[in-house]
Amino acid sequence: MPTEFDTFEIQGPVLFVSNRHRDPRGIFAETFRADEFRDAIGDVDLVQENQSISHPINTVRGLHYQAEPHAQGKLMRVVQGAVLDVAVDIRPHSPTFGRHIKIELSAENWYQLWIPPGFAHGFKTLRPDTHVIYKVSDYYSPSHDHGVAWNDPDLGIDWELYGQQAVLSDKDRQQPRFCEVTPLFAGGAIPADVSRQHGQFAAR
Ligand SMILES: Cc1cn([C@H]2C[C@H](O)[C@@H](COP(=O)(O)OP(=O)(O)O[C@H]3O[C@H](C)C(=O)[C@H](O)[C@H]3O)O2)c(=O)[nH]c1=O
Repeated sequence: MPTEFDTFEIQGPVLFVSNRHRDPRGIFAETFRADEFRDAIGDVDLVQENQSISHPINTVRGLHYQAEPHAQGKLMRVVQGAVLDVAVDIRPHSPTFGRHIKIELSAENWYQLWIPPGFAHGFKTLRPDTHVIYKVSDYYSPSHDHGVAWNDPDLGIDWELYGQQAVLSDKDRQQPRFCEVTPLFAGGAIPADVSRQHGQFAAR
């Protein structure tokens, strides 16, 4: 498990760096230990692990979050290739509401990024055939799975595309603007009872 960790100016996310043991065969690292994770993050159970493989460079997945009561914390790492990982603070009462962190996670740097519940998350691949593996603190719940437009100008995220096209899912091409969903956050935790009609959010 990582032996060092660092925090960001936005309270919540934590960067872990695995302690690597090198020898002529290669590298060994403990990439996760529940005791060290608990010491750094607190009493959080990681109940599901996901893997996504993105073939094209400039694949953008996000920005996604699960609504309460199934909001997910995510422990992200890249085992092949590299991503620009982005987490947007959508905690209604946070002083950094709407602001984001951005960091490169790669098979080379062995970084792991903990993103607590209350963030919309996404990444852009920096290499072809990038493999991302991540543990989450609640199970996938399709009815609580929501998104925000990755390129919403109000969020001001520089995805460093330099004029190239992002490769997106149909779902991510039509995510709502941040301003469309923020009124739903204003009342506190992200409501679970929103439904998306034609790309718009309307409380049921
Ligand atoms: C997230 C998830 C998805 N699925 C199914 C649903 C679809 O049939 C298929 C692809 O799902 P989606 O297009 O939502 O996958 P991504 O675009 O990679 O979304 C994920 O990537 C961004 C970066 C995130 O932060 C979230 O973890 C997650 O939303 O996998 C599951 O069966 N279980 C799951 O936990």
